[in-house]
Amino acid sequence: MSKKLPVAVLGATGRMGSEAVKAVEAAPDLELVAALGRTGSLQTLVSAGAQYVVDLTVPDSTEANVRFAVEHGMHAVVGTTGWDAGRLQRLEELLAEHPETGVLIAPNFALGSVLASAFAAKAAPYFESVEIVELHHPDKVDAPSGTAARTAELIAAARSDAGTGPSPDATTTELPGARGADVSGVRVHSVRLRGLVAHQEVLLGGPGEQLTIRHDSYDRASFMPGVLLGLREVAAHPGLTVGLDGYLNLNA
Ligand SMILES: NC(=O)C1=CN([C@@H]2O[C@H](COP(=O)(O)OP(=O)(O)OC[C@H]3O[C@@H](n4cnc5c(N)ncnc54)[C@H](O)[C@@H]3O)[C@@H](O)[C@H]2O)C=CC1
Ligand SMILES: O=C(O)C1=N[C@H](C(=O)O)C[C@H](O)C1
Repeated sequence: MSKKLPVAVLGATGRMGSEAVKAVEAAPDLELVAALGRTGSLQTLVSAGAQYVVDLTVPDSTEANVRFAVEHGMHAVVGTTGWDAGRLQRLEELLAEHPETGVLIAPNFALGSVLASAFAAKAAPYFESVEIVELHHPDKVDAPSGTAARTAELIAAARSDAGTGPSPDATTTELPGARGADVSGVRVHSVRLRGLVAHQEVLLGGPGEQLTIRHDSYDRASFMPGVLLGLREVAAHPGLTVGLDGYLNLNA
């Protein structure tokens, strides 16, 4: 059997990180060499011989974590949110100095979610109106979700390419926030509710009809096949990949 891939998990005591630790430990081709919580030193990654890093931490720390990994020649699979255009630009510049290193920024590791976002982008040019409702557990620190932001961007790009106009909206009087956040021209509404894990609906409306594309993660186990796929693929994709769809052949 070929050598196991040496993997470190950052955010290892968190909701996602603890699942990822179990998934890596259970994978026959991966070896967990480090599992760091908030207080662990990143130097541990070097001394442990990690060549692959999974980042499941917080928006405030993810950029520094990934920068450390890339500067030390480690591939990174990143599920943490907060990767805005400025951060992605800085990461691309860093990766240009490390052309053999791969980084996957995956707003959502669940295969069903990746497919739902792709289906929504495919459908979006055919409908007058489109809005997104994302629903999550109330311990989530960011809104809107990274998945919703990414879905909105894919939808906006598809509508722009097709020459579709903006969604109609006659609102002139609004309590701030009532119409949600504007992400690239797409309205995104965030619900935080005890009992939920991670859910999203894309609502597409045309004269006399509605198409709803909904995805539900009921358990964080739903994200683990994507984390493992990311680890197995990231070295074969040097540079920056945004979205697990970059490793899937969705147009076949
Ligand atoms: N891409 C995907 O499929 C998914 C992404 N997420 C994202 O992953 C991130 C983590 O989510 P949860 O696990 O629910 O949050 P969480 O709050 O349960 O876990 C975050 C963990 O990171 C730790 N931490 C904070 N700073 C750190 C640092 N500098 N180094 C190492 N660890 C540090 C915290 O102590 C905490 O244990 C969020 O941004 C969330 O949106 C969550 C679920 C799925
Ligand atoms: O915080 C979460 O839980 C999740 N975060 C990611 C996001 O913001 O899209 C992925 C998933 O929705 C769960």
